[in-house]
Amino acid sequence: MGEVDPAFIQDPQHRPNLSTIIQVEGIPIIDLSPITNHKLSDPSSIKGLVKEIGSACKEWGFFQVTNHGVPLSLRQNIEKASRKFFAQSLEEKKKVSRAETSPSGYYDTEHTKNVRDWKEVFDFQAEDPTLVPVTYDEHDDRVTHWTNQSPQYPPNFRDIIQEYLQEMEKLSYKLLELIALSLGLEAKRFEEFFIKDQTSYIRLNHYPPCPYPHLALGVGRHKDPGALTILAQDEVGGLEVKRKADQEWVRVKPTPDAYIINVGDIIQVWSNDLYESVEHRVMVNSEKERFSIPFFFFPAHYTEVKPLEELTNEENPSKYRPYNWGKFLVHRKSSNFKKQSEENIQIYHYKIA
Ligand SMILES: O=C(O)CCC(=O)C(=O)O
Ligand SMILES: [Fe+2]
Repeated sequence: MGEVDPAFIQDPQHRPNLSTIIQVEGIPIIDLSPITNHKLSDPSSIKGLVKEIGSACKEWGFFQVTNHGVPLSLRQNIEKASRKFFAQSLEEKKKVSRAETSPSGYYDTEHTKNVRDWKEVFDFQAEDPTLVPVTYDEHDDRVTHWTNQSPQYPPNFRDIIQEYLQEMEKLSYKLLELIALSLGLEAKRFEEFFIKDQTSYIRLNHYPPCPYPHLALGVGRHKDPGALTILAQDEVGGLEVKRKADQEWVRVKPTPDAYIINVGDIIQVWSNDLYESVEHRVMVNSEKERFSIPFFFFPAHYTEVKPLEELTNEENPSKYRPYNWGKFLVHRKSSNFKKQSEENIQIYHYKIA
């Protein structure tokens, strides 16, 4: 075994503590049957559910959902396709490599907070093409588009992903309705930001076994920048969430066929900090490989993200300056691409002191 590449080594304070893994049941598990069995138009039947969602968003920023309505067969299809794709040679995978001008496709050198992640990914945009700004320069109005790559193998890869994507979108809209109701807003309050030109994407993650699980991470600590993330993790486990109550890292126990949902930075801003986007990271394992599939629900690039008028007033003024989502996204993507000297863009850069 050779020396570990220093690019993967976390600073001592961010290294995982392998001796005290806190695996908790604590992350709320929420049964979505009230909305998968009924129409969401009857708010009285879902009052309890809305309350549960609200408490989970406030106390954890993370929860799991069951009876979510996503057919298990579609999840199994995409999981199988993902395994087949990553089992190919590096040379094959690199035929669909991501490029700086169109960051969909295969990629194995992502950095989070300037440390390389022990993983490989395949990204696929929900809209093809996805409209985005050319640069993050605020004076540059040019718009370009990102397009997806289609690997030759496994067969029907694109169809399998697209079928699954439709289910992720459906579930995202339902969850956003519940979140809106939990904030005392109209159920469809957030829909307008996504219905046209959303910039959402799905990511296939593969975390190979890692001989240095005490030094490296599958994904370094971070917060998700979008509105919502819907994550399918396999039975290996490794996702850790920073518990709001005491700032301890706790492991999210895999629950078969459940999805892990987390509130992203955009909901934090819309809700003017009522709901916070919570830090999380992924530990690697010296024996087992792990697969996961997050879906990142992102609005149209021209969305101006700012605290909602309904949730701000004189006593509770806006805590953020408005920012343009597309510019934020493009800035983020550029910094994932390579190690940089400065920290990448974060919502606290827009915080009103
Ligand atoms: O693989 C996981 O469990 C989570 C991955 C993640 O947090 C991300 O890709 O943003
Ligand atoms: Fe994440």
